Amino acid sequence: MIFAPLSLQGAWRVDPEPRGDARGLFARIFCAEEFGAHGLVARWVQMNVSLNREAGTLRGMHFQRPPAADAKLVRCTAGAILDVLVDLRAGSASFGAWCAVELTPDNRSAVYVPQGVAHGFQTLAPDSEVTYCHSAAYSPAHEGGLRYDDPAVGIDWPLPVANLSPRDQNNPLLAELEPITA
Ligand SMILES: Cc1cn([C@H]2C[C@H](O)[C@@H](COP(=O)(O)OP(=O)(O)O[C@H]3O[C@@H](C)C(=O)[C@@H](O)[C@H]3O)O2)c(=O)[nH]c1=O
Repeated sequence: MIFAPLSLQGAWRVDPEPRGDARGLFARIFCAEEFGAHGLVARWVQMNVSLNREAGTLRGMHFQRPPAADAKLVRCTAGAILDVLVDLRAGSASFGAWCAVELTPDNRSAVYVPQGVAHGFQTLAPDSEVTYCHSAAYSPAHEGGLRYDDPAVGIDWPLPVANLSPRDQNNPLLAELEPITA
């Protein structure tokens, strides 16, 4: 696998190194030893999938607070998404900054989201399916959200925003959030 650091410290793009043959290809998409060697969480306790019918659908920006803070490993298994991260870690040099990676079934890339970083995505095609692993169990008591359109963050969403959940319409702004401490 190829690990490429993203602009937010501790966030990575993880690409497979496919081996092709007459049947198609084979590639490793997770390896506890390689993730551990890069200092990444290598133990997943939950795996989720979401299907999004329309292009432009936006889910985010979501995170969990300690002691349920979770790292995520995100892949797009149908359609296409722009996967987006916002740094919410107290004292981080990139606090409040965002970065994004386009994920598709064809590029087979994954995004590693570290603890303390909010995550969301917008679908770029209809019927986009997102599959992701979590390092901590879902804990509604520790869930947090950040407004997808906070001007102080300035995420450049590529399509008109569609299908926001009621929760995501009402998430707080960065200035209203308590930064996340480990
Ligand atoms: C995330 C989650 C939700 N749920 C429930 C709560 C609710 O009734 C229903 C849908 O939940 P939500 O509206 O929060 O789903 P969604 O907006 O897709 O939330 C997800 O968004 C992306 C961007 C992430 O990063 C994920 O961690 C997660 O927060 O499923 C679970 O039972 N387990 C879970 O792990």
